[in-house]
Amino acid sequence: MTTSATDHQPAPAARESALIPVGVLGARGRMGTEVVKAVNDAEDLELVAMVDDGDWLFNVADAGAQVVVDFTRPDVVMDNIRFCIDNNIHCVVGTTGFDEARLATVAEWLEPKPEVGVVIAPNFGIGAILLMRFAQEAARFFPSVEIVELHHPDKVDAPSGTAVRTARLVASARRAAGLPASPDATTDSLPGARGADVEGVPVHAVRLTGLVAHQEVLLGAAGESLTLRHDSYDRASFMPGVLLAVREITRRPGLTVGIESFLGL
Ligand SMILES: NC(=O)C1=CN([C@@H]2O[C@H](COP(=O)(O)OP(=O)(O)OC[C@H]3O[C@@H](n4cnc5c(N)ncnc54)[C@H](OP(=O)(O)O)[C@@H]3O)[C@@H](O)[C@H]2O)C=CC1
Ligand SMILES: O=C(O)C1=N[C@H](C(=O)O)C[C@H](O)C1
Repeated sequence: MTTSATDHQPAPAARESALIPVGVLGARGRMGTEVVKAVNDAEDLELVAMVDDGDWLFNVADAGAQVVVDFTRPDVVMDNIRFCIDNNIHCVVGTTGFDEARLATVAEWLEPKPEVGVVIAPNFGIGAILLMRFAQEAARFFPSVEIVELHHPDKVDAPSGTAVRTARLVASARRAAGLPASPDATTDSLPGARGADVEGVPVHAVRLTGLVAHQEVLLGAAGESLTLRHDSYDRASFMPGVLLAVREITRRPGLTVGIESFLGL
């Protein structure tokens, strides 16, 4: 096909050098503030809109955002994603609170928009992603497994999205290996003492001043245990993953869960 001057297509060189216009939702929050800094520092990205609670969501569309990064709250994130999809804006979502039903809803919204990409990742930290992968690998070798997640006390959801995803991945690996339930003789306990049950994996949530985001997966077998631990000491730890997702999502239409595939995992 030939092109003419009236096609309004940028020349290939211009297209390659164009900055990706990015909007940030939750821009005044703990993660949003860090994302704003990271986008401003990235040479190939341009921050075009910052939206927080009470701001006009249409700002991101009016500003021409090609990608929106959402670090808001589980109770508002679905409306934000719907808005972005309707306005043909790709979404990088770090906000937690996604179960299978929510993921299915987002996939349904994307059906009439085959060019739009949404990535929903419970954790953008490379170490945390590797921990999930290692836990999944180790799961079939150990009869017992429990997860402990530890976070700052301002976190509104428990257990963390990362812990829930880790538990599901571990549970799936155990099922595939034909493992029975972890042994547990408890018949008498205070409510909550054995943690939340996520597909048979106990998940314990600690909230402690001074912490940021931490997780341990404890695996036990006769006479030995394996402890996998990851620590995010600073929210800067999430930024390489967030920036990778912003760059990748422009060429990854549809719904992606987790950034493992962007990392070649
Ligand atoms: N995937 C990952 O790697 C990570 C995910 N997270 C997740 O990200 C989310 C945010 O965490 P964090 O930054 O610590 O939380 P914060 O509470 O610090 O930030 C959320 C921000 O979003 C604002 N907000 C609320 N409603 C809206 C709305 N409708 N539109 C735009 N902004 C809104 C909040 O305002 P107000 O305070 O007034 O409500 C607040 O400023 C959580 O779900 C958390 O679990 C966190 C770290 C890493
Ligand atoms: O709220 C947080 O801080 C975090 N939330 C995410 C989660 O719930 O897994 C990711 C990380 O643990 C930090």
